[in-house]
Amino acid sequence: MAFLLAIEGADGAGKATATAAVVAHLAAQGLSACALSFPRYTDTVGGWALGEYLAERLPRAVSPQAAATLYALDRFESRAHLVDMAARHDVVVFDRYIASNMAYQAAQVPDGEAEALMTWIARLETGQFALPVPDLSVYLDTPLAVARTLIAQKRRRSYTDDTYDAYEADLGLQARVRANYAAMADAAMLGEWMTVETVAHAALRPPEMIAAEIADAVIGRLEG
Ligand SMILES: Nc1ncnc2c1ncn2[C@@H]1O[C@H](COP(=O)(O)OP(=O)(O)O)[C@@H](O)[C@H]1O
Ligand SMILES: Cc1cn([C@H]2C[C@H](O)[C@@H](COP(=O)(O)OP(=O)(O)O)O2)c(=O)[nH]c1=O
Repeated sequence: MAFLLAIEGADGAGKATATAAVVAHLAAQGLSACALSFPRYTDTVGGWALGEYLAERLPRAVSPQAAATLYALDRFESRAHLVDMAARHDVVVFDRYIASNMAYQAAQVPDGEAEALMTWIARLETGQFALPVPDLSVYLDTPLAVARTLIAQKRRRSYTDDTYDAYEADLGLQARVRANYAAMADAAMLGEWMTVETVAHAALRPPEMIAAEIADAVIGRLEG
């Protein structure tokens, strides 16, 4: 069974870029690594429904619990693929995983209900849906203003032509998501975390440098 690494963070934090760079860095160190990105918009029923939801094409309001269940369903439908990839590699790098669901859906309920919703999601995904807990989650900490600029540079998405999807357009949501990630990392929810700052001396760090910091942490744990 591979080491399971989850790259987490707000929209535009640089997760896809860091994921690809970590896979390349691990490969250069002789480890077989692969990436798995969630949601899988074009591979699962849950993923397709999520594209419709994020592009605001669903004809009904979607509660945080319903959204959480769709994201969890996308991973449940991907479970056999995930297990197969884990059997064939040393490291699987997730570009978003269960913690995304906890951070984003808990950001959409009143403060007093957030912790209970996080626990409910963790139990649904790791209990009922038997998805593995990651060995290490990385919180990519990117300031909101920088992340806005980076979102605008992203390639076109499969589900929308808009620059910002429904979640990205909501600045209050993005701020609460950041706070939730910081709290989850502090409390080691869903296993061990490390926080990686993507900006240093007022400039974005090169992806290779960010990836080296993350890959070294993985290699340290594999050797230790
Ligand atoms: N460290 C970095 N330095 C410069 N540009 C970056 C960096 N990380 C990401 N980017 C750019 O920012 C945009 C969004 O990055 P991406 O990895 O897709 O973010 P996310 O997956 O978190 O939404 C992309 O155009 C990417 O090339
Ligand atoms: C994977 C996942 C994503 N999300 C949210 C975070 C993002 O705002 C949104 C879309 O994810 P993402 O694929 O990261 O966005 P993009 O297609 O723009 O790269 O879904 C959850 O709420 N729960 C989850 O389990």
